Amino acid sequence: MSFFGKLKNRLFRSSSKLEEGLDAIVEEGGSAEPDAPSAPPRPPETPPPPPETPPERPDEVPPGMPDEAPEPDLPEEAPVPDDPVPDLPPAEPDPGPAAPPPADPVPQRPSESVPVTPLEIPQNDLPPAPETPVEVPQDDERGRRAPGLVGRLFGRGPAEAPVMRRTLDDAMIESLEELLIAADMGVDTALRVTANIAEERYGRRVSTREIKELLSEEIARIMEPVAKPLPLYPARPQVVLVVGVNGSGKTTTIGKLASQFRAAGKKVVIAAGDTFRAAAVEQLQIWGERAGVPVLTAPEGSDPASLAFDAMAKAQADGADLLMIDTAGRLQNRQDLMEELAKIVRVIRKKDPDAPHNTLLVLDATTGQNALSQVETFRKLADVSGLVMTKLDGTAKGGVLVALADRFGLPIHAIGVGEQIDDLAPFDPDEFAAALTGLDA
Ligand SMILES: Nc1nc2c(ncn2[C@@H]2O[C@H](COP(=O)(O)OP(=O)(O)OP(=O)(O)O)[C@@H](O)[C@H]2O)c(=O)[nH]1
Repeated sequence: MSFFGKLKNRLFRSSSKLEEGLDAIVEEGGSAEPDAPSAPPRPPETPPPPPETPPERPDEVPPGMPDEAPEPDLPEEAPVPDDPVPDLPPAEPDPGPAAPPPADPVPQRPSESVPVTPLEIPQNDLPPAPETPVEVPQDDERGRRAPGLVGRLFGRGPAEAPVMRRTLDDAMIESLEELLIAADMGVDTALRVTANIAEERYGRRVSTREIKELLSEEIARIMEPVAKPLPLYPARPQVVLVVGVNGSGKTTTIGKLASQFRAAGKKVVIAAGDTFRAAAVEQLQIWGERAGVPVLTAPEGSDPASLAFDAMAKAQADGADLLMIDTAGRLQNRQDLMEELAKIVRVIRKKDPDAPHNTLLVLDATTGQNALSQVETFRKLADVSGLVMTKLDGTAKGGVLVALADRFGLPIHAIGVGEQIDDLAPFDPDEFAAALTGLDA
């Protein structure tokens, strides 16, 4: 199955939620019409007013981070300071010559981009081309596949499904806003997207299919600028620091990326930097075996920075193309984590002043709006250069990716839609928008 097929199947919770919501909105105030082009635009009776009172923000970023089970091997938690400690990595890129300029966090010009080969769909996943022409089913006005022969025999032909259309008025705009907010798009993004859809169409009668297409276009437009593959640099090894809260999918993402890089002919080394959790190290070793990539470990409880230094030395000695460093995600003790990440960066810079070349923040889509506060927090802890969003297959909260793109503009390098080694793909805004809105690509 193609990756889009997988994405669409697996994003069903988000898309069906949006799809059903859109159907309901159009049906609620609309009426069935023969399948004809929508009525010509008529001038608005009143200009489209901005919403008088913006809807409440029920799903805005909740305070704090997700509850994480306290880890028994952790020391008593210290209070979390609001301000970073002085010796921490700056939120903004260093002004030094080796550091990336503020406008563009990329330290050097990438020599190539990852997903062209390593993250692309394997060709043998694609269905074989048909030898004889086949009848291609067309989508109906509601974005559903037209029935085949059997469907028509049972009287489910498109002619019998009248197209519902509804006038795009204030009430419909408000319902759309609420639907998008409920789909975790965030209040600001939902209001902007809806306003853009309503612009120039206010007062027109629109079908569900048209609304879906408009929504999909708007979402793709927001996502386009952030859809950037992981850049590759001439540096050897290119150091990729992977950060994120416990359970967000760091280990799995490292394993998937390592496997894809290796398949693309790159020599990869992994460092198991979460030395405080034996289980995390074991998981990474399993992924290393699957990917055929060496995993450097250190005794439980040892200094992650020292492991990172050793891993850097080994990767350099081995002529590795990539060194991927896993890190701990204990946000319960933010101060310790901050210092730990800062120390890792300090020591690897002794070997390469430009390292790390990428700092990937791995986010779990199922946390919904909480992902926004995780980005804010990790940007204070580390110089985050890009995002990977995991678990898009298990959530109705895929809309949060739109909010993230809209608010932070950080590159989204890849998305995870499953636990298998090939369930990671470059982020494609059009595919994502179509899958989210329930359209067929
Ligand atoms: N459904 C689904 N599950 C995923 C995806 N990515 C990771 N997971 C699962 O999420 C769980 C946590 O993933 P890990 O990779 O161990 O997360 P981590 O951030 O390394 O967690 P710690 O080791 O606790 O720091 C595992 O059960 C993974 O199989 C994904 O894209 N889809």
